[in-house]
Amino acid sequence: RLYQDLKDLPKADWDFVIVGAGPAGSVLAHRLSEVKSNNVLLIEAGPSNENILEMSIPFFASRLIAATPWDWNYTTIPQEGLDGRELPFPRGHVLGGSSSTNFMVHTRGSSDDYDEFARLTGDPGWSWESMLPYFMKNERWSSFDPKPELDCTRTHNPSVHGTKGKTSVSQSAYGSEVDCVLLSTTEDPESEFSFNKDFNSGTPLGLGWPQANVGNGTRSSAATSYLGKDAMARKNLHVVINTLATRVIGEKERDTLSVKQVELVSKVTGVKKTVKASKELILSAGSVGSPAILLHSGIGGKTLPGKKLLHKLPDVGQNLLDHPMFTFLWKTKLTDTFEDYVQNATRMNELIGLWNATRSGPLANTYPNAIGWHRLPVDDPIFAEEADPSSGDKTAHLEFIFINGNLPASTLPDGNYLSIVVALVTPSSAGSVTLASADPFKAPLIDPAFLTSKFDVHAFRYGAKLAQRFANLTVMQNVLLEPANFDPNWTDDELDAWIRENMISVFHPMKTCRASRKGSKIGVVDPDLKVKGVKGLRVVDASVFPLLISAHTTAPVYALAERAADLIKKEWS
Ligand SMILES: Cc1cc2nc3c(=O)[nH]c(=O)nc-3n(C[C@H](O)[C@H](O)[C@H](O)COP(=O)(O)OP(=O)(O)OC[C@H]3O[C@@H](n4cnc5c(N)ncnc54)[C@H](O)[C@@H]3O)c2cc1C
Repeated sequence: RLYQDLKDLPKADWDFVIVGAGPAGSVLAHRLSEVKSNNVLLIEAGPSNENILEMSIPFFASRLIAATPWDWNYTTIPQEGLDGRELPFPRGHVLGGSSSTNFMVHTRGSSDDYDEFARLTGDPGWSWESMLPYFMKNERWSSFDPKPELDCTRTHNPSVHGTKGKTSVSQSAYGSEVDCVLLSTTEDPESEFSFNKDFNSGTPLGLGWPQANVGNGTRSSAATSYLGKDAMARKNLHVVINTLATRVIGEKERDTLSVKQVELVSKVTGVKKTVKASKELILSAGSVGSPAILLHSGIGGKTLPGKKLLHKLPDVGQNLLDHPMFTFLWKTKLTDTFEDYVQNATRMNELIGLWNATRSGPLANTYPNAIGWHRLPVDDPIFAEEADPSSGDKTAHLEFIFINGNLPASTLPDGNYLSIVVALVTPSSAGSVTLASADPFKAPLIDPAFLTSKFDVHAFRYGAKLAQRFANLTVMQNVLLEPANFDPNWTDDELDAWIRENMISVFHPMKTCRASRKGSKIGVVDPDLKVKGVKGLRVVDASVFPLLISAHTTAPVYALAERAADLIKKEWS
């Protein structure tokens, strides 16, 4: 059942209370309520995802993040590495969390990422081999029906994909001329990307076809899948929206803090209530929300003046890692780019009509046309000065997203464009989430500390040059005109300065409640995701990853939550 307001909740006592209805919280609510005797309450600060066209049409994802009611509308603190710039730091504030507002790119990272997760926590259950079944459990692979004349044989490896899960995964159904051009670069001996049939097989390096959380031409989010009609019809699952969890309430029993309650405030009526979880309270409020709730509860390193520290865990909110990115644009001779409809209102209305009628056409696609994953060479001079931050040889340092148009939609003259987004997926600059005020309605201080390490500056410069070498390949030169937002003749210093001025976040924060080995003094949660030294409280979301996964982070969170649900079910069976 869905409640619009906290005052309508029928009772205050539940077996499991989950805070945050993003990918993690929605998986837990779905799986824990599969057991009929479990009474489950899921709490979400944001509104419903229903009847929002932009949340259903994949191509409109970029309309969801700037100053909307479906986003927390955070900004970072001034970034030292970016000449003091403050950056938007969107996080979904709606049923489904950021999976209702994100760009739907479906990637898992490398097998080394998960083997490193297992090593850092001493729990082989987080290894790639153990996690692959959970990635597959999450997925419902959907077929596609591309325009035959434009299809240069989309590929994937069916043996690593699930077909019975909740989240739809598909490859773009609508082909563009540039697709085949991009893929054919892998046949050029000069290319630094070899062809990768399926970069979600644990070995992502190379260039291949993107996969997306899209089914039947429509966004598949945690709200449309795990909180779909089947789950919402269950008598033992209750979901309350428009409700902020302000703090967990615990009692000290010798060295252990026992947590059973959470304080809630309605964002509609201001009604305040405390609800009880007799089995477990689980925070799934994301990499900003979960550490903020812990800090407001007096669980962390230090408190704000006048506030009591209930339980010392200095790592709460620390170690924030996020992927930075920038976009290089070229003018292109191709004519079927986004600009065909973004710059033409009549054509756009036709395409909205087509999507409404048949869930097809270019609006049924997300943005990437191809994705490449690349490692810096082993003899790169940076490794003489800085340790390699990646989890192993299979892990990419850089991601290249090739897009058939001007994604940032920055003010450029009319025309057709190709974007190459360069993302650093193994940054070594780490920051924090801390409290600005004791008022839980005030935004926390978010500091990703972008580009504050030598490695990050170097790797980005390397990525910028590699993107230009890619554009110089013969097949690319056949379709590209001149660069549109950068100068290939810049010196390294000029290039670095442009990157500082133009980079943004890819919105993939992790590690602010990192997991560590049982008994370890560092970290926030044990390998089973229980908060260290606290009874009755787990954190299950992007914040618990002990490293930043070298990929877009939704699929990793879904898989993590699927395993966490099994751990919790087993403990209470
Ligand atoms: C704009 C954008 C684009 C992205 N693009 C991609 C992409 O293309 N592919 C990809 O794989 N990943 C992408 N991501 C990242 C991905 O969406 C996240 O990694 C993932 O959603 C994290 O899941 P989560 O459950 O940890 O947290 P979230 O999805 O952030 O969910 C947390 C939920 O908790 C709620 N909450 C927070 N605090 C409270 C509180 N105090 N009380 C009650 N509720 C609370 C929030 O409102 C939210 O609904 C993108 C993210 C954004 C923001």
